[in-house]
Amino acid sequence: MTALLETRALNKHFGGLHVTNAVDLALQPGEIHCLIGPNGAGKSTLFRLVLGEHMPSSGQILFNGEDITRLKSFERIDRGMSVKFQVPGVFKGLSARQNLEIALQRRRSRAALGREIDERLEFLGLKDAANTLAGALSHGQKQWLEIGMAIALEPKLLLLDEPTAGMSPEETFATGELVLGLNARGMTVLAVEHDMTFVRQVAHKVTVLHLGQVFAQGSIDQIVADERVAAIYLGQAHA
Ligand SMILES: Nc1ncnc2c1ncn2[C@@H]1O[C@H](COP(=O)(O)OP(=O)(O)OP(=O)(O)O)[C@@H](O)[C@H]1O
Repeated sequence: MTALLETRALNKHFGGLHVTNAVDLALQPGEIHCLIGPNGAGKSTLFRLVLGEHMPSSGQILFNGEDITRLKSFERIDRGMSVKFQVPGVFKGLSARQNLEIALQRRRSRAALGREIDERLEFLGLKDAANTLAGALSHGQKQWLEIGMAIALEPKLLLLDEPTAGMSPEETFATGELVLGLNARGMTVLAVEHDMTFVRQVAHKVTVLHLGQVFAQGSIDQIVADERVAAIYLGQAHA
């Protein structure tokens, strides 16, 4: 099967700093893949390379078999990538419903829009908060609305940058359920995440980055049992 996303010998240097080092990564269609690693391992940089926010020093990125290494971010989005960053991208002065309306309106006829938004609010766990201003939503609800905006164009691949940062255990669990729900609808997910409870809940496959390189790869059970992985996390608060 053709991988949905593949990086081949991907390298990124910032001056003398080799931040992404010969990274080979492959995500099969329908996979939830979590990217973990200690602070400074190069997770965000790899994410930005995939998105086209950084250009690699060398190597290739393929999406659905197409070489997208030199494409701009918007061209990658056109091909079916979407991203939810940690920084809020919702319109705070508009309600949850209005935010989704903006994200969806280009895709739907007027008549179908209301029904679609109701369905999405329900799916996102925001039914009771439909008319609440986005700025007044709880932290978790804001993040779910962000995910709702990111999936408006029905991407093939959703990139999530630490989706559970700052969340309570209950919110983290609900976010995991949401991601599993998206995956059940056919979406492939790549998530940078520190929270191992979340990783255990959702990940089909885990890649550990360390010093810019793929350090280990496997199921969550294989990763947790790997003493080398435990060793690189020693001294890190979020191990
Ligand atoms: N634009 C840049 N210019 C120079 N160095 C950079 C740049 N972006 C990242 N780095 C360096 O690259 C290394 C990896 O950073 P990166 O943010 O990718 O790690 P990370 O694994 O996402 O870390 P964290 O878990 O703390 O977010 C760090 O040493 C960082 O200082």
